[in-house]
Order: sequence, then structure tokens, then C-alpha cells
Amino acid sequence: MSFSRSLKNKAQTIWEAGYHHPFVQELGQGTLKKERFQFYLKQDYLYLLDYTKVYALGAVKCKDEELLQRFVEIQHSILTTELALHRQYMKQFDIDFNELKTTPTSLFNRTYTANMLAVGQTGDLAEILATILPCAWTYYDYAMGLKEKYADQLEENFYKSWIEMYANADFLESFSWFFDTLDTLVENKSVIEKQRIEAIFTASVEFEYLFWEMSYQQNLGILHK
Ligand SMILES: Cc1ncc(CO)c(N)n1
Repeated sequence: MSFSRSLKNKAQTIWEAGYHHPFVQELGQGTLKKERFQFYLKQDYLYLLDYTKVYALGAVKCKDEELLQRFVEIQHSILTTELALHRQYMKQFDIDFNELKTTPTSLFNRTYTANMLAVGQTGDLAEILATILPCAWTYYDYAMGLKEKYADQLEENFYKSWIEMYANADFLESFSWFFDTLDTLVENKSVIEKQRIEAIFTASVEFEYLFWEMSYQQNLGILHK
């Protein structure tokens, strides 16, 4: 297995814990409490705005035109397609879009995005791909798992469009690009450099787990309790 494809196995325990987190499982069953999802939606919207900036930091470092195109394309599709679905759910929940401007970004959310933005600032392209890859990959993997596991409940599931957006074949196509690009970028790297990339990847998988936990607990941070 190639370096990039084997990264998931390096983070296996936490990867599986994320899938089995009550937030994810209840989303799959359609039983997740609306307040929890509302909390998540708002935090995730704020998260994604910062997440797209990591692609911009990657774009700045591209020496290759095709790579540059990809970074900008992915950034654009998050800002349009993915955030459009968030806005649609917000409407269903009567969350006024302006509410986002006064919603505090939770302490943990800021920690996660600060980490990614720091890798974006100081890292090379391989490190930047390693920090952003778990975001897309865990979502795809979990959504595919849920779609299959709870197939007979999917039609009535309030969160159906959320699951279907992430369990999407177009996503899969973008992974082969992610994998192949990362594998090429690490070709001449030393063992220590590769270990650093694995650590960056694993950290993002752990941050993803904690994002579910934060959302389940609706935890903005100690000062907001
Ligand atoms: C926290 C988080 N990670 C990953 C994704 C997938 O893009 C998302 N929407 N939110």
C-alpha cells in the first residue's frame, strides 16, 4: 500500500472511535437531537471558512500549474457546494444567517483551525495535504459507512442529504488525486520527515474526533458554560 493510503491505518484507533462516536451514529440513524446538529452546523460553518484558507496557503506554495488548479478548485467547491448545504439546513432550522456573525467560534474549533492554519503557514505541500486530508477522508468514510449500515432508514432520515453529500463518488475521485499527489511529494523524503507527516495526519484525525465530541456536548469552552 502506498504511503498516503496507509495513513488511515496509522490512525486506526482514533479513526474508528470517530465513526462510533454517538454524534456520527445518531446522525446515521436520524435520531441526533436537533440542538446538537444546530450547534454543529454553526461551528462547522465557521470551521469551513478557515479550512478553505488552508487551501489558499497551499495554493501559494504550488510550483506546478495543475496542482495550483486543484487547490483553488477544491477551495471553491467547499465555499459553494458544501457551504450551500449548510445554509440550506440553517434555513430549515430557522437559523438566521446573520446569527453566524455573533456566534462565538468555540475554543476547540479555534484550536483545530489554528493548528491547520499553522501547518499551512509553516509546512510544505506534503504537510499541508496531510493536515487537510483527514477532514475529507473521514467524512467520506463515515458517510459511506452510515449509508450502508442504516440503508433501510435513510429515506426517513432528516440528515439524509448530509450523508449523501459526503458519501459521494466525486469525492472519491478527488481522493485519488490527494493520494497520488501526496505520494509523489514524499518520494524523496527521509524517514523522519515522513514520520512528521504521519503525526500531522494523525493529529487531524484526532481533532476530527474531538469536533464530534465538542458538538455532542455543545461545548463552546469553559467561559461559555
Ligand atoms: C470539522 C469538519 N471536518 C471536515 C469536514 C468535511 O469537509 C467538515 N465539514 N467539517
